[in-house]
Amino acid sequence: MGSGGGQWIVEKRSSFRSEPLEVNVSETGCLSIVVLGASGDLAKKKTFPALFNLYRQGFLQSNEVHIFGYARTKISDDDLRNRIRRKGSAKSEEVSEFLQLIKYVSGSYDTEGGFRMLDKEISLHEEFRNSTEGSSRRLFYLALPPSVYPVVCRMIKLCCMNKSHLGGWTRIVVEKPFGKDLDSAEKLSNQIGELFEEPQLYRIDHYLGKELVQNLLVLRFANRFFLPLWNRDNIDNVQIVFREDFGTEGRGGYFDEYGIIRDIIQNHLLQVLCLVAMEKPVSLKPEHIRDEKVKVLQSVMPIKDEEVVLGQYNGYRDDPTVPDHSNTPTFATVVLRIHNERWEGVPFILKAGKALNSRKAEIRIQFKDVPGDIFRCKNQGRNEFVIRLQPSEAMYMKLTVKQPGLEMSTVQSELDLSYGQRYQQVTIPEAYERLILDTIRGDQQHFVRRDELRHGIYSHPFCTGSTLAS
Ligand SMILES: NC(=O)C1=CN([C@@H]2O[C@H](COP(=O)(O)OP(=O)(O)OC[C@H]3O[C@@H](n4cnc5c(N)ncnc54)[C@H](OP(=O)(O)O)[C@@H]3O)[C@@H](O)[C@H]2O)C=CC1
Ligand SMILES: O=C1O[C@H](COP(=O)(O)O)[C@@H](O)[C@H](O)[C@H]1O
Repeated sequence: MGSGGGQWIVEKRSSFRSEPLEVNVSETGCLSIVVLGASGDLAKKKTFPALFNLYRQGFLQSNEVHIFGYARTKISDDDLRNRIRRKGSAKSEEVSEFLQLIKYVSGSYDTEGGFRMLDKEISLHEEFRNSTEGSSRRLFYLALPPSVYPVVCRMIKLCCMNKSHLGGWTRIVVEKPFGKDLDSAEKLSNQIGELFEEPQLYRIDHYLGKELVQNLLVLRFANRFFLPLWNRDNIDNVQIVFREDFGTEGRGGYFDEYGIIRDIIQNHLLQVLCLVAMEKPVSLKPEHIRDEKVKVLQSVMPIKDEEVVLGQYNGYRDDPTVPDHSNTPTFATVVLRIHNERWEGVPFILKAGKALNSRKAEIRIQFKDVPGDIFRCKNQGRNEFVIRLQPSEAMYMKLTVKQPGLEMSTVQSELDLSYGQRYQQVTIPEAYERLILDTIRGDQQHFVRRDELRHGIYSHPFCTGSTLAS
């Protein structure tokens, strides 16, 4: 209930899934998904497999969806299908049916010809589906280097917008990196923002689609026992760690320009930090959640040089796409400090590295020592709550217990919730699968808002301190 003009009015409480932000949006009807940069690495490894998984689970219906690949490379529909086809467990009829939904259009990114052709193909599909009865939905996924985003967005706006006024929509998905520093990010945001409204833009950060990242708000705000502990009185430090056991793998050209801080820390790890540190949002509406994330980012202090460690793995410069004298870091540790009532004095240690000895992403919440240590068990280790994002999703709590037996001695043990054991029948969806579904449903909760991006870059040396001292 709320009061309006002296009168009480009754408002319906919002449902768990947030309402779409655009007006008159359609959730059904003809859907065209366009993957721009269809010949590339991301499209092959992530975008098309995610679309396939959505298809086989029934989220994309063959009687309403059509998928278009667009790029400059001159290949046929079948060439693209063969690139995408992967040997695996999926039933081959399902794969073949899915591949038949894909059409390839070749064209440049900066001239109208290719986009007019693309529009013609999409319109043909819409007419075939008789979409005027309902609406037509056009989703453009930019699996492209950010340098071409502005021109591609201009071409989409000029040539390929949804033409139905009956509740259809046009949405744009853009991949990170959203610029290189504050100026370039703002410039990019302005260029795209002049063409599309914020509710049409989906800045994807695939870490926001990972199961245990999505679980963070539930864990924190639906469990009584975390509420009183989650603060500077009890937590000593928070570590958010990303390790990969492989190097640049053919992406050296891209990576060398950006480095590990821009590739991983400024986006994936910073997003995780926001979810760990934010206050409880008013509701689960995307705007409420993103408002709280922005407040965290605004409270982050400028990073001190002495709290940054950079490194480069041996052999990085052997990659033929990496310049011989590159001083781009492939490893970084950065300490962030949040200047607010909850977190003053608690270091948030963000670590990321490529070509390390294992692949892991986890959040470690380390608690303070128990005051008055009557068991003299301090040396055995602190209480720690670990959320392992990958591989093998798990949460476990390290705690001190009595060593079973006649003696009164203590030992560290674990309360363990390993998803592989606990949820044996459940297949955890891929991050991209979930996020693409959100874009179709119009749910921006797990996407980066423009001001989040700005505050995530502003005043941090993510832009300047990103090369090793030569
Ligand atoms: N690959 C990955 O694992 C991840 C990628 N990303 C992001 O996704 C986006 C796409 O990445 P990825 O697929 O690896 O990139 P690619 O380098 O594979 O590029 C994708 C396609 O874009 C076209 N292209 C490449 N370079 C240029 C250029 N300079 N100008 C115009 N077109 C170009 C090429 O298609 P054609 O020549 O046929 O037109 C290419 O096939 C990037 O923003 C990247 O940062 C994000 C997370 C992970
Ligand atoms: O965005 C990126 O992420 C991948 C790591 O993703 P993950 O889901 O496998 O953890 C990283 O390899 C790549 O360099 C980076 O651009």
